[in-house]
Order: sequence, then structure tokens, then C-alpha cells
Amino acid sequence: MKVIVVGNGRVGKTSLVRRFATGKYDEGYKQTIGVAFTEKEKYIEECKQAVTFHLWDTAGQEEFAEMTKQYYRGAKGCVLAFSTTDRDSFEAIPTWNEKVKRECDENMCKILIQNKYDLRDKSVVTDEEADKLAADLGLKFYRSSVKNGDMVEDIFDYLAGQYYKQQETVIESVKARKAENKNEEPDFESPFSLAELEKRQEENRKKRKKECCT
Ligand SMILES: Nc1nc2c(ncn2[C@@H]2O[C@H](COP(=O)(O)OP(=O)(O)OP(=O)(O)O)[C@@H](O)[C@H]2O)c(=O)[nH]1
Ligand SMILES: [Mg+2]
Repeated sequence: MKVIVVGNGRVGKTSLVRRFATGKYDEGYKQTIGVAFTEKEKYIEECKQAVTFHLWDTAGQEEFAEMTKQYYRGAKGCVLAFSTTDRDSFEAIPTWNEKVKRECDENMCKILIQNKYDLRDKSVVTDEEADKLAADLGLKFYRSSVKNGDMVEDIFDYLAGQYYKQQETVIESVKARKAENKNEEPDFESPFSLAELEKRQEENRKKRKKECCT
């Protein structure tokens, strides 16, 4: 699953990817130049399987804007990040959201995060404002502290879970079309073949049934 991480500079994008991929955290700041790529495999409960995340950590500084958007294509998930202590980063979120919308599939799974929540005593964004922004943009919203490791795993669990649910929906819609004798190809881009999706869905059903009974 390709996931892009976007947002203004210094909000903690690199730190988030690093924490998720390696469990480590660094107090120092080293500006990302362009894009950095990291891979991480994790078993996702909701998917009942391991998911390989292809994490594209993009530079937040304006000078890289043209370059980084080329890496958005094909992304299935997106983390939109702002910082608790940086008002500009919060106000820039609608612009980041629009930018991602222009370059990516409209079905892409997105999440808004307010990072550095460990510094909430110095917050320059009220909780109400942040909640309202998430609601206005229709985005799932988590408050994270990469420093403390809070909500880091949850962010990626959510994205993978949402993506997986979409894949299951594809199967249902294709089945419905078949039932209507419209043997069209699904118009939803999927990395899995229909046969593979159906097989996985069946396996998941069996597993759930088994879990439910034990
Ligand atoms: N207090 C606190 N500091 C954090 C947190 N996450 C990251 N930082 C710090 O914030 C600074 C910037 O973090 P980065 O991850 O490099 O920021 P970035 O968004 O990748 O910045 P660019 O590469 O310029 O786009 C670093 O000094 C981090 O240690 C957090 O949750 N809490
Ligand atoms: Mg960075």
C-alpha cells in the first residue's frame, strides 16, 4: 500500500515514518530534501493479513512543492499532518488536501493528524478548531505525539483497514454487476485480481466465523 505523508515543514512527517518503521525517535531536525522512501510490513488486524506499506515521506518546504507532487501518483493512503505548535501548518491543511485531491484517486484513504500533541500546553490551535477542520474536510482525525509514540500505529492501522474495506466493496459491486449480467470490468483500480479478492474475502469470512465460535 503506497502511503504519502504531506504537510508543512517541521510538523513531524519524517519523525512519524521513522517511528513507525523503526520505533526510533530523534529530537534533532534534518529537513527532508524532496522525498524519502521507506518500506514497512505490519500485520493489520482488520485486514487479517500483513500489509507492506510503501511510505513516501515528502518535504514540506515550499521549494520542493513541484517536485514532491510527482510522487503522489498511485498512492492509496495519505497522512495530512500539522503541528500543535505551528498555526501556519494548521491553516495550510485545506491547501494540502486540495493538492492531494488534484493528483490522486478520489477514493484514496486519508487521515488528518495533529502531531506534537505532547506540547498541547503550548498549543496555537484549539481542539474545537481542529475538530471542525476535520469535520469540514470529512477526514478521520487523530492527535498524535510521535515523540511519545502516541497514535503512531493507529494512523497506519486505520489507513490499511479503510483500504481493505474498499477492496471488499469492489468485490461486492463486481458481483452485483455480474448478477445483472453486465460483465464489465470494475472501474475501481485494484492491485488484486478479482479471483484473489474473492479468495481472501472467503478466507476472512471463515476466520471471523472461527474466531466468533472459539
Ligand atoms: N515535541 C515533539 N516534537 C516532535 C514530534 N514529532 C517531531 N518532532 C520534532 O519536530 C522536528 C521536525 O520533525 P521532522 O519529522 O523532521 O519534520 P518534517 O515534517 O519531516 O519536516 P520537513 O522534512 O522539513 O518537511 C524535529 O526536531 C522532531 O524531533 C512530536 O510528536 N513532539
Ligand atoms: Mg521531513
